[in-house]
Amino acid sequence: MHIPSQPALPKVLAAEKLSPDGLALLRNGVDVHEKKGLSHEELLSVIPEYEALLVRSETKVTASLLQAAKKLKVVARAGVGVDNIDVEAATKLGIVVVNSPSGNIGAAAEHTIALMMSMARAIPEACRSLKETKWERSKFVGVEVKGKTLGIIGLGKVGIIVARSAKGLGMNVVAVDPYATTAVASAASVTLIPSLSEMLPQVDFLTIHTPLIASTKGMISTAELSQMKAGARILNVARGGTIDEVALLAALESGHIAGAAIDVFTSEPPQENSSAAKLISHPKVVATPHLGASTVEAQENVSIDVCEQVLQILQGSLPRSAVNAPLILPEEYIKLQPFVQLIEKLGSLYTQHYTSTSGSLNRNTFDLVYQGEIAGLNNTKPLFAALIKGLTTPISSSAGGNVNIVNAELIAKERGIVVNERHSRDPSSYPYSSLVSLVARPPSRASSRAPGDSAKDSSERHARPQQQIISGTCSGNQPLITRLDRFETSFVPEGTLLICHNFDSPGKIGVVGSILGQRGVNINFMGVAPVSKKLPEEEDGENSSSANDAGLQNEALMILGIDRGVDSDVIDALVGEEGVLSGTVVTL
Ligand SMILES: NC(=O)c1ccc[n+]([C@@H]2O[C@H](COP(=O)([O-])OP(=O)(O)OC[C@H]3O[C@@H](n4cnc5c(N)ncnc54)[C@H](O)[C@@H]3O)[C@@H](O)[C@H]2O)c1
Ligand SMILES: O=C(O)[C@H](O)COP(=O)(O)O
Repeated sequence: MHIPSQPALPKVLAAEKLSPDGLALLRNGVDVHEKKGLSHEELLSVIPEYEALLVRSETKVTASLLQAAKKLKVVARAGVGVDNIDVEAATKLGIVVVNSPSGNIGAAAEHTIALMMSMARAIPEACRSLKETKWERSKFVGVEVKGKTLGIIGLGKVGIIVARSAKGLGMNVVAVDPYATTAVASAASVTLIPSLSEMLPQVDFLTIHTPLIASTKGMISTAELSQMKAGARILNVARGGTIDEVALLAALESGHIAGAAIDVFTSEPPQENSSAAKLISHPKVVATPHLGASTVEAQENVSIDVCEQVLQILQGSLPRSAVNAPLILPEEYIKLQPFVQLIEKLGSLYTQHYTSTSGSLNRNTFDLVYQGEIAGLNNTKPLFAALIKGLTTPISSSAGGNVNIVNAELIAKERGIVVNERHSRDPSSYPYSSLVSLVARPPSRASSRAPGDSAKDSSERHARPQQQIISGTCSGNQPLITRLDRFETSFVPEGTLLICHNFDSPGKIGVVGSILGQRGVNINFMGVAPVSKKLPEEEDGENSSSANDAGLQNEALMILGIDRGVDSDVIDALVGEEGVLSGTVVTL
């Protein structure tokens, strides 16, 4: 007995330690491989087989790793910071990067408070001394935090929790964050200070909660440390590199800064003799090995958060926290989904019907016109991406297959495709509630002429460019093409279609049917499309041709669903018949 083989499950590589709660979700339908501690070379060799990569902060997801990945759809960061991922390279390759923006913020804030208290009361040193069987009570006299001023740089998700906790400990809290609002700050009883140089002299404790970006790299260095009160203390549970480690070492040595509590370093794990290693071994420093997010609860949160998103992406939906994709709400996406399919078909039909197999589009400037209800949509990014995917897939094995909401704009730019999206609320979509039209603009006369090619004859100069337009709608969730070129039609864009342009005279159907029959091609369905009474772009004038034009009245399209692709000799045979003007085969 022949047992049909099961389709292979998508493979996910968990390259770091992730809580099993999320991985269990994935195991339902995905082949999960847990391989921790792989070297970069080992990662390079295994990555081509994976559709998703799960990491924390240790794995360096470089451009070369992403390029080596042949099937990768998503890199999921089980945490907040994505500075270990080359997001730009991922975007270019159409790989979605997701993270868990708030799964570990409580843990990071609690760790900050724990470090602050440990530093204030010298708890790690006292503990070590005691374990060495010493009883050194007078050596470990600490300071209280109550009544002291805490300065926060970065009043974001972690910063605000730290602020509230510090208020609970009786501290005065001030903060610098150029993007925070006074409403958010005052709700947490925090005073926003306009600049760092105004805040630094006021604080007894300083804590950093910004990402590591150009404006925050080395933002606390010698000059800033010297503006702080003598005896102030400093914390970093955000990112190594926001504090200049060499400058901090010097300030600790001089005694100007009384102590530091550091969870994150410029090199992790710190290289021998590096500034990070020197800080860690300094007696005035309380240090932890990037443990801010290391609680059972936070690890469960981030693991579940990103694993759910990986599943969503592998199932073709949009994730909730994509770092490099425009945000779109799930309910909005459900509404858009049929139109995403329709517009991809419009693009693919356009390229196959109008463009030769030259590998490029004959026209590259398009109007994408939304009419009726669909015109009310604000976020049409997925529709734009679907169009670029549809237009490019038939002419490029590499580009089209990878086009998605993440890289569509980039790919359009690279291929010189310009799309003007137009929303029209007029009732001209009637009888459809929503109508989408793809109109290719003819090249401008100047640009269509080759350099030095000035001697066009007058008939060519006055020839009107051919109308290139395809319209469609969704009936329920089913895409439907309602217009192709000058012809009014109604067919489902699916399977292999033969599109014949002919004079609308008796006998044409029989002729086409018998030529296909002779070659063993079965016809699944057939429809005749007459010339339309009104064309959506007529008002533009320039590229319009109307049904009133003499000679067009008796032309029609014949659209046949066939059970296989046909060679060019079949098209030649059809066009050789009287009254058949042209034929194209498209696969949708
Ligand atoms: N140690 C850990 O394990 C751990 C855990 C979680 C988060 N983190 C890190 O903590 C940091 C904060 O995380 P978050 O979730 O609160 O991020 P967030 O994006 O919510 O907040 C960052 C804040 O920094 C502010 N900011 C940006 N540039 C600034 C500047 N030049 N000066 C002042 N403020 C500036 C932003 O306006 C924002 O409010 C990140 O670097 C994150 O990676 C570390
Ligand atoms: O950015 C983060 O989420 C934290 O730095 C935590 O990193 P981790 O997941 O490697 O602990």
